[in-house]
Formats: sequence, structure tokens, C-alpha cells
Amino acid sequence: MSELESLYRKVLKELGEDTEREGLLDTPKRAAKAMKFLTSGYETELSDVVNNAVFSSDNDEMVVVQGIEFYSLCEHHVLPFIGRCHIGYLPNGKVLGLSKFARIVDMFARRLQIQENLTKQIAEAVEEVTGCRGVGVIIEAQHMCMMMRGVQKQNSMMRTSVMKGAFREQQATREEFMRLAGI
Ligand SMILES: Nc1nc2c(ncn2[C@@H]2O[C@H](COP(=O)(O)OP(=O)(O)OP(=O)(O)O)[C@@H](O)[C@H]2O)c(=O)[nH]1
Ligand SMILES: [Zn+2]
Repeated sequence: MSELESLYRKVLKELGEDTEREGLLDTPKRAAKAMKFLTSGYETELSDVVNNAVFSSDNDEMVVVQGIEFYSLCEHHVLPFIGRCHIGYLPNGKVLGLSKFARIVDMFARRLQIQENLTKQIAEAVEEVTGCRGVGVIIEAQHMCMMMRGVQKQNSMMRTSVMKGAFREQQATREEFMRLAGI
């Protein structure tokens, strides 16, 4: 039994559960496996995710990848926050393989996070791998710690953004991004 598995067993016992009953026999193992997956971003590096899928291109117009869904865990309550991420960038001779945007999002989402930091880490990663002239990231998410417990608000949405380079300096670039991202 792994350390994580035995800790989950202890948690179940502390909650007053009978860990020997049929339905719970494999639960510590399953929970440990699930949590390892949900935090697998800690074992992932940007270079592995990108896998050299950066291609030369003389198209220097804005590229937007809209609506990348993600599942993360808030670092305060270890409860899920779930949402969508929109990424835009202005290439500077190099473009990134399309699927890699989603892989970058997952790499950072599968860690304990706050939404603001997740947004910033994604923007910095896109900037680092593409050397782009600017990048914008917007995340819209709902936090289970605010829905299932605590203040129990079901309909609020948190929207965070990070704008870098031309996206920060030029209003028109920022607006084009918002329009293409459907915000
Ligand atoms: N800014 C930000 N806050 C977050 C995020 N995820 C959770 N939180 C907040 O973190 C705060 C933690 O507040 P505390 O007062 O220490 O914890 P708490 O008593 O459980 O707070 P309540 O949720 O208000 O019951 C709460 O306001 C959460 O809503 C996030 O991604 N970004
Ligand atoms: Zn929380």
C-alpha cells in the first residue's frame, strides 16, 4: 500500500467510515490514483509538453485558441475549479502546434492552483516557447469551494486575464483578442 493510499484510508477512518466495508475496500487506492492524476502537472515539464512542435511561419497575424476546458484544484480547499481558457498570441516567426496550447493548460491546471496564477503561468509558457510579440490569456471558471460549501453561490463566474507585450500595450490588439475569443 502506498503512503498516499494509507493516508486516504486514515482520512476515511477519521470521517467515521468503516474502511473494511465492501464499497470502500479499494477506495484509498482509487482516491490516491485519482489525486496523482489530478496533480500530474507537477511531473510534467514544458519541453516535454511542447515536444519541439514549434514551426516557422511568416504569418504574423493573431492566433486565438478559444474554449480550452480544464479541471484544476484550488490550493486553499483542494476542491475542483472548472472552466475554459482562451489563448491568443502574435507570432514572431514561429507558431506553436495547435494541441500544445491545451497541453500547456493541462500541465498547469493539474496542480494545486489559484486561478490568477494559473492564468499567468499559461501566458508565460506560451511566451517562452514561441518568443511571440504578445500573448493574452483569459480564464473563466467556477469554483466548487464557493458552490458546494462556504458562501454557496451557484451562478458566479471568475474571469481572470493576463496580457503581455503587444496585448498589454495596444488597446486594439487586446480588443481583437477579446472579439476572436468571443468574450
Ligand atoms: N483569488 C482567488 N481566491 C480563491 C481561489 N480559489 C479559492 N479562493 C478563495 O480563497 C479564500 C480562502 O479564504 P479563507 O477565509 O482562508 O478560507 P474559508 O474560511 O474556507 O473561506 P470561505 O470560502 O469564504 O468560507 C476564499 O475566499 C476562496 O473563495 C482562486 O483561484 N483565486
Ligand atoms: Zn477553494
